[in-house]
Amino acid sequence: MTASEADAHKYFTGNIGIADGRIAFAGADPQQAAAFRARCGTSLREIDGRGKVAMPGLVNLHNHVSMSLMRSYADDMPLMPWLTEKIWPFEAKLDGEDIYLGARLGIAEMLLGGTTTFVDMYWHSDRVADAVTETGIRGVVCPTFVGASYDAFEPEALRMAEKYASGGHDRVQIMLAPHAPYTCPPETLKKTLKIAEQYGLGIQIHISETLDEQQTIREQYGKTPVEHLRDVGLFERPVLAAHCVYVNDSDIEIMARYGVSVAHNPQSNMKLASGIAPVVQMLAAGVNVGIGTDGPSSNNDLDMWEEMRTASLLQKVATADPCSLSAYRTLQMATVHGAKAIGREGELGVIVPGALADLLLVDMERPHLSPRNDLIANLAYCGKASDVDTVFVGGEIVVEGGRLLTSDVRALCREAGERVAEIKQRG
Ligand SMILES: CSC[C@H]1O[C@@H](n2cnc3c(O)ncnc32)[C@H](O)[C@@H]1O
Ligand SMILES: [Zn+2]
Repeated sequence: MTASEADAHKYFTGNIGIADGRIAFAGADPQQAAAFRARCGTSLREIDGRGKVAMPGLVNLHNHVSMSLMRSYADDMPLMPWLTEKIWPFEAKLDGEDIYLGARLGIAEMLLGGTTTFVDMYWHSDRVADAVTETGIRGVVCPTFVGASYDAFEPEALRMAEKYASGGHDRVQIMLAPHAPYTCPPETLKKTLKIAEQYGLGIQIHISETLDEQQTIREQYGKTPVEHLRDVGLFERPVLAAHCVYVNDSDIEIMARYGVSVAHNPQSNMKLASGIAPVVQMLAAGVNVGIGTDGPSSNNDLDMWEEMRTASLLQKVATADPCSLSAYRTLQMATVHGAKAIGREGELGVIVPGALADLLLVDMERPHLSPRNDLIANLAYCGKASDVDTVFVGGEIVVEGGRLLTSDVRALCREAGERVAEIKQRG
């Protein structure tokens, strides 16, 4: 047994009991399990993990899920031309119903692949929240704005905070999402902060994604994006920063000091040729770094297994060190670190008594997962979305035998194809 496999037994076990949406026991011996059975009666669900491995649900830490409608719509371009020439003109034609459909499609893809929580940033966040509620996934939904759209954002943010920040919607969590320092002037960031303080909300924002952004912010404010946002006061709230590709040692020190979490999106950064984030340095400095896919138009899928493997391999190449970003650390980033970034440490991303029962059963009886010399390495380096057999969110089964129980996937695919054809005809 390798060191990583020994550690992994804290998190991965086939012997799990669920009661009231939470883990009742994990890895209990037969006597303990019998005691729980007697105490919980029929409300106890026991998982038969024979031939499978249970692991915590994956946390996709940065997404624009409704951009599933723009999958393979604009490719092989750098970020700014991609946004301004292709994506923003297409998005200008979308209404709430389109965004709801795109969200249901993207969520279907995520659930089937074992993502149980995702953090989103998109227009019509109320419709994304509806899709979360109906499909059974857990979502951090973020009212958002770019520049002048702040005026529409404020009432939406207040409405969403009133509805979802006061409890009673256990699978929908709210954060506020100014798009980026290059699209959101300081006055609007400060107003966003006030709302975040009023409702106790975190903030999600793109930071330092490209070299262009670095230069733009340097010209405008004479600072790095991280310094600029610190000076605006943004880091007084819990912040989830997407990307952080161009951060220097001092930026990293600032992020660590203020407890800024980072969503690392390696495939999107590679596809847009944005660059390679210094993940190893950020982790070494104590920055909490999780993993996201970014939107399905810059990735072009929502597969966290691919993202984990890419994250690990890319850091090995970037640092010329095969020891950097081990299999175990990579799995932690996609689970534990993601949970911490959204303020749910200990509750999500782990299989321990008392945690929410968001977990997967992975079918290990597959050629590419055999033999099991190292379970953790098999999961991080060989696992695929299609290996996910069963998915629980809050103790409810949403995927069983590789089939999504909460949506008609074929109908969803058909509807998305038809809708996109119709959107393209719109003036
Ligand atoms: C204000 S809603 C979100 C906004 O972000 C755009 N977007 C998608 N991917 C990226 C990215 O990698 N960097 C910056 N902005 C991105 C999306 O199209 C929406 O307009
Ligand atoms: Zn993004």
